Amino acid sequence: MQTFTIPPFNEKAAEDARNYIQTLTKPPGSLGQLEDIAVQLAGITEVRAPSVKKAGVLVFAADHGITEEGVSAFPQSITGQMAKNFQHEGAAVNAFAREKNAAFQLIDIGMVDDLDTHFIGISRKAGKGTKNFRKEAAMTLQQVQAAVQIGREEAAAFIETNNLECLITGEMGIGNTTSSSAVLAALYQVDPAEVTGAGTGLDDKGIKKKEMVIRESLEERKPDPSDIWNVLAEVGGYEIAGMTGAMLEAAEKRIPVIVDGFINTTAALAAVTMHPEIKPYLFLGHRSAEKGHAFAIEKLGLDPILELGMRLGEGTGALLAHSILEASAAMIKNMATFDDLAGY
Ligand SMILES: Cc1cc2ncn([C@H]3O[C@H](COP(=O)(O)O)[C@@H](O)[C@H]3O)c2cc1C
Ligand SMILES: O=C(O)c1cccnc1
Repeated sequence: MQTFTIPPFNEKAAEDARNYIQTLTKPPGSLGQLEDIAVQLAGITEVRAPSVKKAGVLVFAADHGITEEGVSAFPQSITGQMAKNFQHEGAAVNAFAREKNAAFQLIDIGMVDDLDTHFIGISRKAGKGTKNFRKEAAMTLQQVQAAVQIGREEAAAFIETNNLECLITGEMGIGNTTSSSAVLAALYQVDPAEVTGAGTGLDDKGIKKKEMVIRESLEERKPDPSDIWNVLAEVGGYEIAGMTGAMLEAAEKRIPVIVDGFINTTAALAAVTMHPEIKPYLFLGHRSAEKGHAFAIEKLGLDPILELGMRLGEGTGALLAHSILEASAAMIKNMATFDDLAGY
């Protein structure tokens, strides 16, 4: 089992930033959540006014055997097609990344299809799609460990190559909302109905069926709620484990992480379960419209930065929220203090 050494959040640097913000030329507290973000960034980076400009999105793509049970509004083959779309930089996350000058990388961590070798993207399969967890464990423990390790290594390389100051993980994998709901239901011992939603667009009948598939699978698989590795092996996904490893790696390097929607938050909860010390390194980019996200957000205990009715994944909501982190950093770096004002 991999262990990560996450350095302690620097409370003193955070306190210093909190006090400094009090001296800025505005009514105390008037920039709301932006002030809290700036304080958190100082504690993460140990710098009062850090730059977070250089952001990057690392998208992990993988397939899910559970799609055989008819739990997604889209067929499994869309994962591979969308991977090619990412390679041609035509997906929503690419459109936003280009606009914001953010770095982008795609990792095939467990797709059935292969990437096109002529374009961006790295092939590092820990398997060729998970097994159908209604019938057998999604992955072996070794495969989960491999996926976490791949996430860790690829995040380290991505951060270093692009000198990143902020990491966003994203995912693509038809069926991965079913896997995420199953992970949450298993980990927190709740009925799947509490954490299961429409995903890409199931109707009410489809959602009921999805809940039933998860319920029956959990009765069959019996993941051990006290063992996150076992939960991930039984009902998780390669891209979920990859994102978990990537988030933990960023925290090891004192790089802030912006968590995206439902699947991403599930990966973040897996990371927090493994290493609770990661928590202060995480920001929650947005509140997804996916039903189970409210439950996951409550478990994570973070305030979403944006609420735009989005339910896409890919890292899109987190990437948009990065602009708010930049605004927080600009506030503490560029604003005058009341002392400055006295000298004008
Ligand atoms: C064209 C397309 C692009 C996407 N980009 C992200 N997702 C999102 O939808 C999938 C999860 O939903 P479900 O569990 O219902 O299959 C994931 O791939 C997620 O990233 C997409 C889905 C589709 C169809
Ligand atoms: O919130 C998400 O990340 C999400 C929701 C539905 C489908 N895909 C992703």
